[in-house]
Order: sequence, then structure tokens, then C-alpha cells
Amino acid sequence: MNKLIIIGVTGGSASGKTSVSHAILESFTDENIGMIEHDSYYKDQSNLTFEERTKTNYDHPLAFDTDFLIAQLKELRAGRAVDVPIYDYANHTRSNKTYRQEPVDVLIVEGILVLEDERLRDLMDIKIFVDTDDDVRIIRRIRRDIEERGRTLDSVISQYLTAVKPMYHQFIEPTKRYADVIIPEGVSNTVGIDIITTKVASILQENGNN
Ligand SMILES: Nc1ncnc2c1ncn2[C@@H]1O[C@H](COP(=O)(O)OP(=O)(O)O)[C@@H](O)[C@H]1O
Ligand SMILES: O=c1ccn([C@@H]2O[C@H](COP(=O)(O)O)[C@@H](O)[C@H]2O)c(=O)[nH]1
Repeated sequence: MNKLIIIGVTGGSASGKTSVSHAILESFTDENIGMIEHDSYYKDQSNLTFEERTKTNYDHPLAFDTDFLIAQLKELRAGRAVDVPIYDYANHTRSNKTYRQEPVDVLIVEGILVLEDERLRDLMDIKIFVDTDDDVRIIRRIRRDIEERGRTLDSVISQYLTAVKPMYHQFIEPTKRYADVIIPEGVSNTVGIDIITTKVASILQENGNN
């Protein structure tokens, strides 16, 4: 069995983490590569009313069931498939659906707080921080949350000021110190993406995965 390579991709909300992760995935069309989002492990809140769920701080480490993510990463590392929960952003809770993630050679683990937990960091071979200015991120988030996550302009602004911004400065931005690579401007930074894919290819070769 090949050794699993785990790549952590973090940065603030709407910094471009998903776009960077997809760019890395697309560079390895022949390899066995996959991606897991930390957001899939937001805690189940089906015991709360919708109104109560809107008040949760989704940018705090305690909003996530990181123990479950770590357990599933260890299963994948042991060569066993896992059933990843599917999160429902519009209803702010875990759906009752899952998807099957088979064991892979390279796995990207993406999310705002994936470098915050030391146990998660210790599982990673490469740690990436996508660094995008706050004003660009809020503009992108307004558009995305209204178009894709069922939000109003007022709710996006209020959530940004009360949770997203303060939690970014308290918990996310400080994890930049753990990153091996910082990618300013995300997916537009083609040199940064090339450097990462070259490194991944070299680890795969060293491990004899090809
Ligand atoms: N470099 C970029 N230039 C323009 N738009 C971008 C860029 N990177 C991401 N976006 C857009 O910004 C939004 C958030 O990007 P995404 O990669 O999903 O960020 P994250 O995963 O960090 O929340 C998406 O609508 C995406 O298409
Ligand atoms: O129910 C929820 C769960 C999460 N959020 C917000 O999502 C972002 C993280 O996703 P990105 O794709 O990295 O932006 C986080 O900032 C939470 O505030 C939510 O609004 N509701």
C-alpha cells in the first residue's frame, strides 16, 4: 500500500482555498488524489431550531467535530474507505447524507481551521496558507453566500462583523506561522501552484507511488 500524502490548505473564508485545492487536484489527472473539506465536519445541530442555529459561531474551532475528521483521516491512512458527512449550509446543519471517500495516494484537507489543531497539523506532509486581503474576501463572500448559501446581504454583513472577522484574527491568521507555503492571491498565483504540484510529484516519486 502507498503512503498517504496529506496536504492541508487553509486561509480565511473566501480566500480561494477551494479554488487552489481544485487547481492542485487537476494537475494530477493520472494519480489517485482526493479532497476532504473540514466544513463537512461541522457539528450536527439538528437538535436546535433554525433560529438557534443561525446564532452559532461557525468560525470558532468548537463548531467543528475535528475528532471525527482525525479519526477518518487515520482510517484512510490505514487504507480503509470512509463515509464523509455532507453539510447543508442553507440549513446550518449536517444533512443525513454521506459520500464515500476511498483511500488515495494524495489527500487535500481544506478548511479555515485545518492548521489550528495540532493533531491535524501533525498528520500533514505539506501545509499551505492562502493569503487574500480582507476586503477582497468579504466582497467574494457576499456574492457567494447570497448566490449559493441562501443568505441575505444584511445577514452576511452582520455575521462577518460579529464572527467571521474577529475569529479570523484570533484563530486563522495566527496559523500562517505553521504554513510551509503562503500563496498570496490564491489560484491566480500560478507560480505558487506550480511549486506545490512539483513538490507533491517529487514526494510521490520518492515514495515510489508511481
Ligand atoms: N483568484 C480569484 N479571482 C477571482 N475570484 C476568485 C479567485 N479565487 C476564488 N474566487 C472566487 O471567490 C469565491 C470563493 O472562492 P473559494 O475558492 O471557494 O474560497 P474558499 O474555499 O477559501 O472559501 C468563489 O466564488 C470563487 O470563484
Ligand atoms: O452553517 C454554516 C457553516 C459555515 N458557515 C461559514 O462558512 C465559512 C467557511 O467556509 P468557506 O468556504 O471557507 O468560506 C465560515 O467562515 C463560516 O462562517 C456558515 O456561515 N454557516
